[in-house]
Amino acid sequence: MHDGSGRIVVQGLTKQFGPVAAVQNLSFTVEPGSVTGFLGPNGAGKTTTLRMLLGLVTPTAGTALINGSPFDRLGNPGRVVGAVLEAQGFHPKRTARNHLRVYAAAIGVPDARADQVLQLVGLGAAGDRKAGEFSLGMKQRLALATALLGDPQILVLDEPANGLDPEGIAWLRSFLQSFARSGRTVLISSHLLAEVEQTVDQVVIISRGQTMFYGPLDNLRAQQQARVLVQPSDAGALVAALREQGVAGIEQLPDGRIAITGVEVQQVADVALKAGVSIYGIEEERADLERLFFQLTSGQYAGQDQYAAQGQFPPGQFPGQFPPGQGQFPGQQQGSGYYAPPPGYQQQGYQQPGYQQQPGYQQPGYQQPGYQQQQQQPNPYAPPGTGQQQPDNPYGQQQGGA
Ligand SMILES: Nc1ncnc2c1ncn2[C@@H]1O[C@H](COP(=O)(O)OP(=O)(O)OP(=O)(O)O)[C@@H](O)[C@H]1O
Repeated sequence: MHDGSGRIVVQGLTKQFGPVAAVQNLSFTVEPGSVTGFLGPNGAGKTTTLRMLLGLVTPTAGTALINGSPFDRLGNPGRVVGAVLEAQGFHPKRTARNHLRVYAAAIGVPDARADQVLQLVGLGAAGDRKAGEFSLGMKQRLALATALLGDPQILVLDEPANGLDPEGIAWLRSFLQSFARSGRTVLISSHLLAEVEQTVDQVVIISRGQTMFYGPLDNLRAQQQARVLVQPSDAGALVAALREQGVAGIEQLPDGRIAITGVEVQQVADVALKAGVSIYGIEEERADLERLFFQLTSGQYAGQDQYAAQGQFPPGQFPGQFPPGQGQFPGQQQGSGYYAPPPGYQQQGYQQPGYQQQPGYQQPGYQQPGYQQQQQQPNPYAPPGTGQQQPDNPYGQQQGGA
């Protein structure tokens, strides 16, 4: 049986598929009352981890526990954890309501629950429509409705925003936050930080099956180091003068400017003035969260040697559990009180090749093919006359807003 805590505890989780190390020594805890984002680029090992959590894949090593138990020892798991790994697999000819009734019977909940969960996910008016006619976003909602049938304490959703239009994403955000605020647990995966940034409280960022950061999103935000970008008349002289003052973290940019971290604009200007160096331009630049996320995960497709050479984290250095409430990077000294950016963050600069081209970064999930089509049709699940979808939300008051 389980302890009813609503906690997910992953400890030393590892999965090897032949030569592929899909997940390597992953450890994190998801607490009730929060939404945790499980983030990483394609192929990072997110789905494999969730599949191990849900008893669909056997770990090579380590444990993944829900309420203190492996999934297969939860008793009636549908009543404890609602999960969506893929918004597929609906019988195309079956109506949404009948689909839900089949699953309701399987986990022992009354038929009437089907209509309740349809309302919850904003599909109240689409219960008689066949699932095969649903758009991608509607399928996501139907999959979520299925996960909610057992009124679970924990939700585990793999890429739930995939296929949702902006309104749908805003609704999902509100729904998941309300669900969590009611004391329940939410774990959602995404390959785009921007897509879930406003939804999650805590993040687990993985790359190549390894933890790169684990902790509150606010702690990750606090890692965003500002740099001063300066265009001097004599770069060499300014760099020498800065070094004399003990300033480290100096980088020459390809455009001729110098980037300096850990200093104020005024400090750089004063040093330049003293050294007799003219300044043609100076500004403070703050790295955004998405760039930091990209920095953390950009080793994904590098070869092993190159990866290590870039000062990223070689396998096995992740120290395991972090103290509650503290976000840390693997390899970081605990208790130092100083949360440094990961090795390589400053040195690699902001000019990562491929950064601009990162697929989907600028318009995460908003250009799904199904979205355009759906816009041309009347909204099948809006209350009459409003044109707006207002599903019931029993978990809180935050409806439909963003
Ligand atoms: N059944 C399997 N057999 C062999 N390799 C697998 C299997 N499942 C996953 N992998 C490999 O494990 C690695 C992690 O895959 P996984 O699907 O867990 O990543 P992901 O982070 O969910 O990616 P995406 O965002 O693209 O869904 C990949 O290299 C993948 O090819």
